[in-house]
Amino acid sequence: MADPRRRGRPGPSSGGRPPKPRPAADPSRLAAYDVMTAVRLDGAYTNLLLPQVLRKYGLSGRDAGFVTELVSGTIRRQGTYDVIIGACADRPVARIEAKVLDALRLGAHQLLAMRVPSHAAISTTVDLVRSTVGQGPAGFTNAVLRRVSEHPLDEWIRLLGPTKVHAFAAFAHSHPLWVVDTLAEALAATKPADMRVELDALLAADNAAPKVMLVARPGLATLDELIAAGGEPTGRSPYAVELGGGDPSAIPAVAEGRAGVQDEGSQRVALALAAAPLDGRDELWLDLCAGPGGKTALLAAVAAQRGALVVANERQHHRARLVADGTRAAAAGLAGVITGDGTRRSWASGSFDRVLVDAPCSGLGALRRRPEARWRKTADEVQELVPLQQHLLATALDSVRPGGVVVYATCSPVLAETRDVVDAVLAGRDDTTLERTEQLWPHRHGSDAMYFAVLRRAEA
Ligand SMILES: C[S@@+](CC[C@H](N)C(=O)[O-])C[C@H]1O[C@@H](n2cnc3c(N)ncnc32)[C@H](O)[C@@H]1O
Repeated sequence: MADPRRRGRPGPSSGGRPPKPRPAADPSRLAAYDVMTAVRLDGAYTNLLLPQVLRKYGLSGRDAGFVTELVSGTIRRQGTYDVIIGACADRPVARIEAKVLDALRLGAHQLLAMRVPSHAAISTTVDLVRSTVGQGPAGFTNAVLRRVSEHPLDEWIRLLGPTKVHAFAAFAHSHPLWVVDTLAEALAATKPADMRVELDALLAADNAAPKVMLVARPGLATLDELIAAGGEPTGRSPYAVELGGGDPSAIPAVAEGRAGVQDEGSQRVALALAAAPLDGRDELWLDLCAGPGGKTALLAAVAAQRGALVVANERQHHRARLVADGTRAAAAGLAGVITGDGTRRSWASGSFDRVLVDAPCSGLGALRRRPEARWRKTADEVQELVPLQQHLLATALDSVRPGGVVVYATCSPVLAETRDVVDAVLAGRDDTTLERTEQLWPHRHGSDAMYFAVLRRAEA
């Protein structure tokens, strides 16, 4: 197929013959548009839907890469684009038909953030709207995108940016204002040298597609094996490599479950549990919220090397099945997978030597992975999870033996579900000490913004 970036308007029709019918929109834009529609109407997840849509349109290689960037980038940055589109249209964005707005956002992303020549970005979007919505909206689209193309992105941001710091950051980096406020509060707690610079860097990191990270599960795969398959060691985790490109599942170690795709932050959480010093028995570990099982697989590989075993618990059946499947290569370190509510122990108090609580959370530390997530979450949802997080941590502490270690983790830096959960649970018990906490950040550590706290139950 022709490179979609180069596709422009068809040439003028020849002689006195009637004009040729305009070609339908090109498959790349149609594929991106399909994903946008399903994300808006059906609550679809971009990452899950994209592979299906790419298959439907027969797109692969560079075309698939183009569509992935077009749709993911557009959804991430739609907050910024809507303000610009509103400034270029003859009506407020809220009064633009949703189907047309989707196409305008796709056009704006090509004009302002991808290297698509303006004429191609505009004409292909106009074709898209003509073929999917109609002639009138196509004219409107043409007029709006011509105005959008008058300035580069940084100039639009300067022209339209509000004066208040967080409102400006929300517009410039396309995040809801409440998310900016919440992330800024968490960042401020780490006392950055220059808050404004750090906030900018954090929000910008949320808009960059994350690199694919692999883990070489110890005893099952080696770093060298993954380096030979094209991985670059990151130097931050002993088991991590970064994959420049290609399909990770085509790497034999990944296909066999001896290695896996896993963010470095997640690797560090699992390794923090395994690395905490322990006096006495060290035989049985618990992963209380295990699905889909990435950390269980790493823990089971480490446990097997030490003659210990991991029990994985997960409330949802289908996610418990994913744990069982994802740990097949590390079975020597796995005692079993339980499907159960982690707040209702089915084991005796003090059964385990180490316990991981990778709690269900807002996921605000992993926004770069899920393009639509920032637009779907609400501040209320964050608060609603707090009682469950506290309950799970309390169960974990009851499940660990005196002297044993609990790691409480979230893929969120939000204080309400990190520091405040730990503080609240510690305030209610006199048998636990907090040994250390760590907050990772995409702009500082290149990982998701994982938080973890290492707690120890006092010796009896
Ligand atoms: C952040 S995810 C865990 C990710 C996992 N540790 C990994 O690395 O692949 C949280 C998990 O907790 C599960 N969960 C939610 N409520 C739970 C509960 N009450 N008991 C046990 N698991 C629960 C969710 O279904 C979800 O799979």
